[in-house]
Amino acid sequence: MNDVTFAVLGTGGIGRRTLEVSKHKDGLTPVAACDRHGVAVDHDGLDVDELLSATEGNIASDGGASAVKETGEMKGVAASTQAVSTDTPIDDIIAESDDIDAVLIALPNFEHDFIPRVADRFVDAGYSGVLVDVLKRSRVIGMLDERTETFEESGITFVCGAGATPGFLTGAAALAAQSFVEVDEVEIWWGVGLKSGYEDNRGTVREDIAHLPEYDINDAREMSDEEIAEVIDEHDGVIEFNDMEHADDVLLERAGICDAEDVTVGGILDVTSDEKPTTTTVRVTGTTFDGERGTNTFQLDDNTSMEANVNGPALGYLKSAVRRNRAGEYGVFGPAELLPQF
Ligand SMILES: NC(=O)c1ccc[n+]([C@@H]2O[C@H](COP(=O)([O-])OP(=O)(O)OC[C@H]3O[C@@H](n4cnc5c(N)ncnc54)[C@H](O)[C@@H]3O)[C@@H](O)[C@H]2O)c1
Repeated sequence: MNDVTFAVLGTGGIGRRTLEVSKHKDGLTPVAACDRHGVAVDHDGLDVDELLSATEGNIASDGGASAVKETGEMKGVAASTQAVSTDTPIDDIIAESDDIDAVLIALPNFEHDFIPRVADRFVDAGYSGVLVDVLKRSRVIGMLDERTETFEESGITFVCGAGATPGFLTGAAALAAQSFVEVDEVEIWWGVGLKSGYEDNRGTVREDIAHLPEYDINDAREMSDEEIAEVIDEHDGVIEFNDMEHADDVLLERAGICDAEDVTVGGILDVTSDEKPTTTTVRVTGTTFDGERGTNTFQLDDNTSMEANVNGPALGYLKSAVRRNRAGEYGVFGPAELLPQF
């Protein structure tokens, strides 16, 4: 495959690591990156090391007012010598998008339709290329599906839910399901230890709180940093999530693997330790063609970080999507559709 140029929308806890991981993937050249306040574009390739060191401890994150780590004169990406301050960061990247093969969207999801609306802006500007997101919520997939025809007409290949879960683990479930002719149940159970990484990932932690039964995304968006800290303290820094609205369910259903209602997602987040509180595991239970019932299990090593498990797969799916886009395949794809079919 020829070289792929790509942009990252949102250089918070995830997006900064996207840039870093891309240095280790063949043929990927980051040419644009933005956060809320700044944009960096260089069609010959961004200097990722400079950009990361300029933004170290200085992320324009959505983790709440005082969690926005903005030091010095310039905020976030704008602190890089390659960047400029802007009030219209996404539009600035869209203006350059004729020369960008793929866009990885690592923006927050405090409004369910935010990412679909960002996609609309690319469509309106006549973009034809790849869009990839790492969103979590099941309901957003439907909003993207509604845009399938528009994406097809525009020449856009959109891969949705391409982070860790959904994303990596959805793909693992799709592979594990191949032993079976009938899948009864998919159980996804994740563990994240986020002590030293907590500052960088406040945005994700805030969004996760919206998955607790007592809260929703409006609460998570409006809560003060102190209120978020109180929730974490109430759980002694270790929060267990059950029956999460994670799009693994609808993504496995749209790939024909099982019904969405047969998929459960839960996990444990520990902000007091870098050790994972539990091993991330995918269990797929089904029946083989010759009548045997079994459970295939996929586990992540406890030493692999959340950032590694989001960004490696997200960039891997991005490369698969570019291949499809160049072959003229457009529309909306979930991670399971980029793997062996059921
Ligand atoms: N699928 C998964 O496995 C998985 C795992 C972790 C995180 N995520 C998702 O990744 C997303 C990013 O998480 P994070 O921890 O990096 O969040 P974050 O708050 O640290 O970063 C968000 C970034 O987006 C930028 N941003 C926000 N609004 C913007 C706008 N209007 N224009 C331009 N830039 C804007 C912010 O400045 C920041 O750089 C979240 O939605 C989270 O749910 C998914």
